[in-house]
Amino acid sequence: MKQTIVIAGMGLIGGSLAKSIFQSNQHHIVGYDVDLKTLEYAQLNEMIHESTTDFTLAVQQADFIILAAPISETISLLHDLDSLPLKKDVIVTDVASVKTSILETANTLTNEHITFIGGHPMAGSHKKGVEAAKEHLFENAIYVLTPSIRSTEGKIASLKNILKHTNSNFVTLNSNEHDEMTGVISHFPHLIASSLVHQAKQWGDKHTYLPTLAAGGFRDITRIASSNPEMWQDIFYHNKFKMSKLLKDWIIEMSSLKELLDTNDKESMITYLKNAKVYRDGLGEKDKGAIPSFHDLYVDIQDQTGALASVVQLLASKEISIKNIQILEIREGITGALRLSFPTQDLQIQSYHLLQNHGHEVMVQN
Ligand SMILES: NC(=O)C1=CN([C@@H]2O[C@H](COP(=O)(O)OP(=O)(O)OC[C@H]3O[C@@H](n4cnc5c(N)ncnc54)[C@H](O)[C@@H]3O)[C@@H](O)[C@H]2O)C=CC1
Ligand SMILES: O=C(O)C(=O)Cc1ccc(O)cc1
Repeated sequence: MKQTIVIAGMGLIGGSLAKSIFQSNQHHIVGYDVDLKTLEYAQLNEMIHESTTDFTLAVQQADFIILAAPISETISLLHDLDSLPLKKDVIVTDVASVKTSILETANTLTNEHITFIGGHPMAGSHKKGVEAAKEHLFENAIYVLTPSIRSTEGKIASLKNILKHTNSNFVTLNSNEHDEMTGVISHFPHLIASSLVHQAKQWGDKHTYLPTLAAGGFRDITRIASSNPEMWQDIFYHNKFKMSKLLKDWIIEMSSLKELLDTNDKESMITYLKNAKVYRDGLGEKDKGAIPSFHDLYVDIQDQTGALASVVQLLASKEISIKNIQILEIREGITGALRLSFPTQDLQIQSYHLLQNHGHEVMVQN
């Protein structure tokens, strides 16, 4: 018999998980949401087998429950679950971007039927809602698992067996290290991106032509400021202590940068920029630590019909599999770049020569 998975919160993340699990045809998926239109959309688009707005009813038949609501709502749902008369054992997971407050709640649950294992798929979008859900959203992404005091190896393996349909790469962390790292590489950059946009907006009052000048660099660094404000407020709130510490350190660093500028300290400024470049360039270098790696190539392309297709076709003709493709920046008539990620260094090198021999400008990361 198929196992039943209840997904509570059928928005961008819940919907994307539903799509990737649904296509495996191995599980029965029940969608739960407070928004009826969301459930209608999910059912109409074959993302779930059943839908309900009754949480108590939904969870009675569940083998797995994936809580994919906003963080504060996820905590309420965990409390609700604890007091429900569950009839069988259930593995409960979540997708929240901050883990400490979730794990603190999960570790206080007393309902013996519940085993909680925290989860965080590290991929997303600036969009929200079920309409933005994508089957392949988590492919090749890191999927962090944060076990609770009740988690066992066996239960973690069962959960991975459900989540394997996302084709993501699992990494296990404790909630504190998760929140510290995501604070640095996801949450805090978001705050800074929004502040840069505010700065530009203020200067835009003086120079009305300023938005037209906003070039690739500004667009790259502020892209994430276009994301869902309610979600990011919730993330900042739940990770506020780590965010506040990062902001304190940042202010100190900005003061020393101001000093470098004001004193015309050329050598120190070059060293500062160089050190940042070396670390940033090395971020593509993988096979270090727990995070699985890919091997990247950058290919210059013109913004013309077929440029992307010709690169992909060339690689496909040699049966070279690409793990990921990202279009970095294209403006009309100007060269843009494709980032191609390969699963092995051999394929990366083979592709490098193939593309170069066919006249493409190719660059290897670092
Ligand atoms: N958006 C992103 O890029 C990522 C988000 N996350 C996490 O995923 C979670 C969901 O985010 P999104 O899917 O982006 O948001 P979303 O706004 O697209 O979807 C949230 C869904 O939850 C529903 N909902 C709200 N309260 C509910 C409740 N009490 N019970 C049931 N459903 C409820 C909403 O109606 C909506 O359909 C958040 O906890 C977020 O931290 C994790 C990784 C990436
Ligand atoms: O900030 C980012 O890196 C994103 O672009 C998408 C994202 C948003 C929230 C998450 O919890 C994980 C990934």
